[in-house]
Amino acid sequence: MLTKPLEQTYFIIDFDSTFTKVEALDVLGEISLIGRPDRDDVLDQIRTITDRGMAGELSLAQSLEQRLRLLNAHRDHLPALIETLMTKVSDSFQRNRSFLSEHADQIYIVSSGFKEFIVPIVTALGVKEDHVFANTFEYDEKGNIVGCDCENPLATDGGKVKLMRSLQLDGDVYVIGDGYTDYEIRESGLANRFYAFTENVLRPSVVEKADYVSPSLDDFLFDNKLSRSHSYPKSRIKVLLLENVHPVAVHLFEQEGFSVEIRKGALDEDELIEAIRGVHILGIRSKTNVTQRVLEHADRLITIGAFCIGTNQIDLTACSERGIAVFNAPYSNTRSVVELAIGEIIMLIRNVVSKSNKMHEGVWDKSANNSFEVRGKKLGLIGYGNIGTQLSVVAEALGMEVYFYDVVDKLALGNARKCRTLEDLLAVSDIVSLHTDGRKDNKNLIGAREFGLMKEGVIFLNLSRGHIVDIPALVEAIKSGKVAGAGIDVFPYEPKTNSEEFINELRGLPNVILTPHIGGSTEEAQENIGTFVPGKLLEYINNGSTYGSVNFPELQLPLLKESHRLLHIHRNVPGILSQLNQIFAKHHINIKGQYLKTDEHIGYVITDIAKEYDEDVVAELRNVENTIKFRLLY
Ligand SMILES: NC(=O)c1ccc[n+]([C@@H]2O[C@H](COP(=O)([O-])OP(=O)(O)OC[C@H]3O[C@@H](n4cnc5c(N)ncnc54)[C@H](O)[C@@H]3O)[C@@H](O)[C@H]2O)c1
Ligand SMILES: O=C(O)CC[C@@H](O)C(=O)O
Repeated sequence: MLTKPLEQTYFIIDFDSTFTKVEALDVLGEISLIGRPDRDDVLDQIRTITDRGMAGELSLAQSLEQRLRLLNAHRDHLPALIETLMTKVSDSFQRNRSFLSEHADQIYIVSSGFKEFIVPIVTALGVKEDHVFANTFEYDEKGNIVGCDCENPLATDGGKVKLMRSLQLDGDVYVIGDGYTDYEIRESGLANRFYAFTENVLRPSVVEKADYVSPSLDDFLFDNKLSRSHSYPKSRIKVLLLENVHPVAVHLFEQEGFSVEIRKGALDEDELIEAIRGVHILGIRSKTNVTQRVLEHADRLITIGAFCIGTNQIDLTACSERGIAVFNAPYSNTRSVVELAIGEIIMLIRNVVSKSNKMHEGVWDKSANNSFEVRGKKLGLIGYGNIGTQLSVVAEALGMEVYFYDVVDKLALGNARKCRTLEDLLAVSDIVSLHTDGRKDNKNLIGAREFGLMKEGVIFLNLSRGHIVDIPALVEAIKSGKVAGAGIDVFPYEPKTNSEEFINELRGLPNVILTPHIGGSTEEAQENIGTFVPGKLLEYINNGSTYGSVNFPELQLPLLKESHRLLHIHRNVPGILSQLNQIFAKHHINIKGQYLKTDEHIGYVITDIAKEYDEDVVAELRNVENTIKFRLLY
């Protein structure tokens, strides 16, 4: 928080690696040394000198003089330098250009860089030209850069301190920069606070001296309650990704500026309770159970991404009650499951697994006994959703007759035939493949009775969820010969990590393909999921859209433009919308757009309002009875 009124507070901002992402003289070297065979070596030398200067190991005069000599630059290189620097303005400065222009009277750029390139960049973002204090180049008669104006205090050691002394600013002075010379202003007593700016570079020796660390300008503005583009600094949004989620997801969150923690395996309940504190976004796959107890400790959780299809591992009702929106990837891995199912059906009906195992033992068993084509065989699909329907189409293309049973009345694709009951399907199928969702009611959907109703020598596949099949009953059916071959990818208990042993009664049985829940584990599917789920989570975090959520009323919202967006999640009881609108009316707030969607349990109201608003409104909205969660987007 500011300690003096805003008009009496001055912001002293460094240029290189703070206002811009780069050191300008390094970039100038990349331009001026083009064509030189030793370019990379010289650039390395320049960077080393820059770093040593920044860390306080070299005097400024030494650092400037050594770098300018190595640069071999010319006046004609400057337009290209400015053009490049224009694209290298730090992201958080770009985002908060309105802060720079609105408070131009209080903002000063103090740099030991050069005005020739600093002025065009910073004035383009609203800083006043006469508030830029920096060096100027000296040229020879041919326009070569040969040095700098030595009379300028900023070309000398302790130059920033001398310059600040001459400015005689009357008020509080906050310095934002990444280098030791920025800290020196604070050390000299000419600044009240030094903020080490670490968005582009983190120098431990500087951070150690800082009063505060600002990972971005958003953080600085947030901490001082100043006008800003984001309601909450992105670097403070914590993402926890479990179960080896694809690296593309990590990259997408990091690119957004979030702090990401990754863990390879799943966590058990107690471990997750420990890890979930302070986390805003949780990413899991099928093996992490997000229970009511876990959610009770999730003090900051806004949203959960299931980087898979199934969401049965998440207590969705408890999530809704806490205003936590859950998203999954309903389509990204469906094709991979279908391809594995088709492959397994062919392998099993040809008895390939047993034959292959024997070959490894040296047994040559060439015979056609119990080997069949899939063409003309009856494939029975239990569950005709995204996977069931795709499998239906591909299986028909191989000449199979497809039958399906679903609890919901589904349209048959191609020539597939709908069965009225599960029993009808079991009686007719040569191959039974399970593709229902993992709802609790489906526990042991297939047990001894159902195996009893299947044809002798049936092929059985489960690539859906482990608890849907009674494993002892399946073992018995395999041993008795009722099931001639089985492909099982999912199990009631699955190891949490690759180092845990897989223990199951199905091990060692003949003509059984066991796979470690990899139906959806292809490079393509995982990359698709790794892109799709963060897309949904970011839309929700940044824009409030819930389209595709599995537990929230779905709303696809327009982009936020020139407004603030208020997101109000409440228990679905009568009268909430009217209470919210009464608060807006009381404070004369101009509503630019409003959206409401409810489901059985919760209501979700989005209100876009004009940027100027009375802060009391937020407190009043939060206090409306039955409010579950409230967020404000800038
Ligand atoms: N092995 C893997 O790696 C892997 C990969 C992706 C999906 N899955 C699992 O595959 C299953 C199917 O996925 P999907 O995307 O097709 O799901 P989906 O939700 O699109 O389809 C499931 C279908 O099952 C039906 N259903 C539910 N209970 C039923 C019952 N008792 N009897 C008959 N029909 C029933 C539903 O009405 C729905 O049509 C899910 O359990 C999913 O978690 C596994
Ligand atoms: O990758 C996983 O852990 C689960 C894959 C699959 O079962 C799903 O639900 O999409």
